[in-house]
Amino acid sequence: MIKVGIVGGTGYTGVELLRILAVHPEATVSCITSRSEAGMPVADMYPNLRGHYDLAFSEPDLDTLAACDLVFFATPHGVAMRMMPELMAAGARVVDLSADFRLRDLDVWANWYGMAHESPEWAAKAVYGLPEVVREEVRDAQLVANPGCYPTAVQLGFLPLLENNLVDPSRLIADAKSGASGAGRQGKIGMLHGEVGESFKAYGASGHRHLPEIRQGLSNAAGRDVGITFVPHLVPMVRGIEATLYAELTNPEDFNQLQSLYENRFRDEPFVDVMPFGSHPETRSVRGANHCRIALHRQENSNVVIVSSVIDNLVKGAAGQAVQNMNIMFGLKETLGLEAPAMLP
Ligand SMILES: NC(=O)C1=CN([C@@H]2O[C@H](COP(=O)(O)OP(=O)(O)OC[C@H]3O[C@@H](n4cnc5c(N)ncnc54)[C@H](OP(=O)(O)O)[C@@H]3O)[C@@H](O)[C@H]2O)C=CC1
Ligand SMILES: CC(=O)N[C@@H](CCC(=O)OP(=O)(O)O)C(=O)O
Repeated sequence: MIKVGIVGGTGYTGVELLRILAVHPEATVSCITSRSEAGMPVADMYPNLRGHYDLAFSEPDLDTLAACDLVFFATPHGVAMRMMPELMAAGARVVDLSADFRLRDLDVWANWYGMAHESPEWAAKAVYGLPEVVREEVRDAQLVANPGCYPTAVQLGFLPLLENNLVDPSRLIADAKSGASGAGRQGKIGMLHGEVGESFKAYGASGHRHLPEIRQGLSNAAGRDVGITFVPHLVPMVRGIEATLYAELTNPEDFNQLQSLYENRFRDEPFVDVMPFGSHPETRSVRGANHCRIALHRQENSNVVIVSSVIDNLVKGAAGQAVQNMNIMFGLKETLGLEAPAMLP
């Protein structure tokens, strides 16, 4: 049994980790932290977990966390990087759901996150854990930076085009929409039902912190710098991300092989489903599941490939992908605890 610790257990990604791990056959949660709810039984706060956990939230304690086989950080940016040097020195293995270790260039990181990085040594050693790209590196990693939600949907959708050098890499577009759970559980006026319901807006159009993360991943895939316009939107639903992606084919004849290219690229990927050409994947088809569904489109007389990519931001975009990474790190079957299909409706 893998002994798991979770730092930041009262947030949406923390409780999603608890939900997934409650039925994981090879992992048991031995410690879950919250400073504001220390002493409160987990099942009192989250009745969906009654009967699954006897644990109570506790204050974060380095020795207790270091005694775990794996620690998930489900904390806001800036928390994991401060605890990492000591935790790593104690030999712990970590999957960090925050953005602390996602970017290679720490000046870029400091610009977007508004603070200096406090653990450059571990930022250099962390593996950016998108399993569909770096599965082998994740296996031996001590520290995995779990990808962001939008970056997961966007990278999986674009990967085959860029890896095969089929599109103009300087003019990519990602038009992405997220449900409100993407903003976490802290009270913010902009996230009240009265503000989000019956409304739909773009935000961060002049720059969003996921832009450098997406650019980094896609540039690695293309083998050169890419140019991308990324605009996120907030939609009146709780879970889910849909990313509509646009790229111009260098050779229009390549259209004929795109569907089989995508199918072959993801054939052995348990969590990426390439739907028939012209399908419109729905966020509800991945709700609660660790899947990314992708479909390709072409409009008449156009060289533009349109890719629609959907994930659940809390699962493949966060806690599910984190458990997928844990499975890989511990040599378990990658799908363990993650087999459940989506909830419909
Ligand atoms: N929501 C989403 O869809 C996604 C979120 N993420 C990332 O995952 C991380 C967690 O997100 P989410 O669950 O939404 O966040 P929430 O804001 O909902 O929860 C944050 C958790 O962290 C704890 N926490 C806050 N500050 C500290 C601190 N200084 N030390 C220790 N614990 C702290 C909080 O508990 P307490 O204050 O009581 O200690 C709480 O349990 C974030 O970095 C987020 O960007 C990644 C992908 C998707
Ligand atoms: C709807 C909403 O607000 N979404 C969040 C992104 C989700 C998130 O938490 O970002 P990470 O994946 O980097 O952790 C945002 O735009 O900041």
